Amino acid sequence: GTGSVTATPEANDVEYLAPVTIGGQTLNLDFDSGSSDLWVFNSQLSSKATKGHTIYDPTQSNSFALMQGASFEISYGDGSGAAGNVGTDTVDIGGATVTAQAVELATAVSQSFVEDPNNNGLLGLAFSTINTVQPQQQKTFFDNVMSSLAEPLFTADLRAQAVGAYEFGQVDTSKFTGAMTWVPVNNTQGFWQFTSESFAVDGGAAQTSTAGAQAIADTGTTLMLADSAVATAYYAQVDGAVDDQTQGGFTFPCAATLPDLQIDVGGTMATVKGTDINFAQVDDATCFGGLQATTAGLQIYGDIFFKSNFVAFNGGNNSLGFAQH
Ligand SMILES: N[C@H]1[C@H](O)[C@@H](Sc2ccccc2)[C@@H]2OC[C@H]1O2
Repeated sequence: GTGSVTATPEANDVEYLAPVTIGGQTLNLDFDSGSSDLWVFNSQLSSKATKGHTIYDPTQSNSFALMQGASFEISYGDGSGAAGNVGTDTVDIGGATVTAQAVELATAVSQSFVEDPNNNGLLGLAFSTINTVQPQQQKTFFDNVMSSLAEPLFTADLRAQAVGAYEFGQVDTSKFTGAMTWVPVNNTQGFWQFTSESFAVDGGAAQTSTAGAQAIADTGTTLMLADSAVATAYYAQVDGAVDDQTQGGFTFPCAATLPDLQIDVGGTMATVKGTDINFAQVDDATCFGGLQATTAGLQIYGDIFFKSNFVAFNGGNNSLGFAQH
C-alpha cells in the first residue's frame, strides 16, 4: 500500500506538521527523521500543558492497549524533551496503517512544546535502534509499516511557506525535476547519515569541509547546520553578513541577494537555493541565515535543505535519494 499526507509549515517554516490518526483520533504531529519515538499530547497531561493543543485520549479509543511497565524519556538536540508511559493503538497516516503501533503518552513535556500549540507530538522516522522506550525498545511507524508498502521508503516534499507532503510507499516523480540521486546511508548512530565532505558557493570552486564530514537528514531541525568552514565561506560572499552571536549566528542585510550553496551529499553535489537560505527577519533591515555552523560533530541538514531538495528515505536498502524541487 501507500500513504500520503500534507506537510504544513508553521510560521517561518520553523516546523512542518502532518495529520496522523490514532485510534480514530486525528492529531497534527511533527514528523522527525532525526529521532525514533512517536509521542503525543494526551489526556494524562495537565490542562495547563495541553491548553491550545489537540490531545489523544486513550480512554476514547477501543483499540488502545496499555503496554504494562513501559516508559519513555527523550531529549532532543535543542534541549527540549518529553517523558511518559506507552501503549499501542492503530495508527494511520494517509492510508498507510499499522495496527499495533507503540504510541508514547507524554506525562511531562518541556516548555517549548507547551508553547507550540500546533505541535501535538512527534513522529520519529529515524532508525528504531534509538527509540527510547524501556524495558523493551519499540519500532517506529515506518519500520512497522515498511513490509506492507509498495516500496520500502518514505519521502519528504517540504516547501517554503507552502503545503508539501510526506508519502509512504512510493516516489512521486511529479514532485521533482531532473534525476534522483541515491546515496548510501550509515545508520550505525541511528540516523539517516551520509558523507558530506565538500561544498561550493554560487557554483564556485569546490572547497573541503573540515570537521566530521558526516551529515544527517533531519526533517525535525529547522535550519541547515553545516561545518563552520561552510558557513564562514558562504557568508563571506554576502555583503554585510556578520556572525552575530547576540542573534545566535550569521545575519545579513535582508536586501542582499543570497548565493546558492552546492553541498556534497554522498559524493554528489546538491544545491540549496539562496532564496531558501533567507530564514527570517530579526529586525527592520537584518535577516537571520538558514545556514548556520553546527555545534555538534555531525552536520544536520534540516528543513532549509529540504525546501530545495525532495528527499526519499529507503529503509529497504538504507539509502537516501535526493532531487531538486
Ligand atoms: N530532530 C530535531 C527535533 O525534531 C526537534 S524536537 C522539537 C522541539 C521543539 C519544537 C519542535 C520540535 C529538536 O530540534 C532539533 C532536533 O531536536
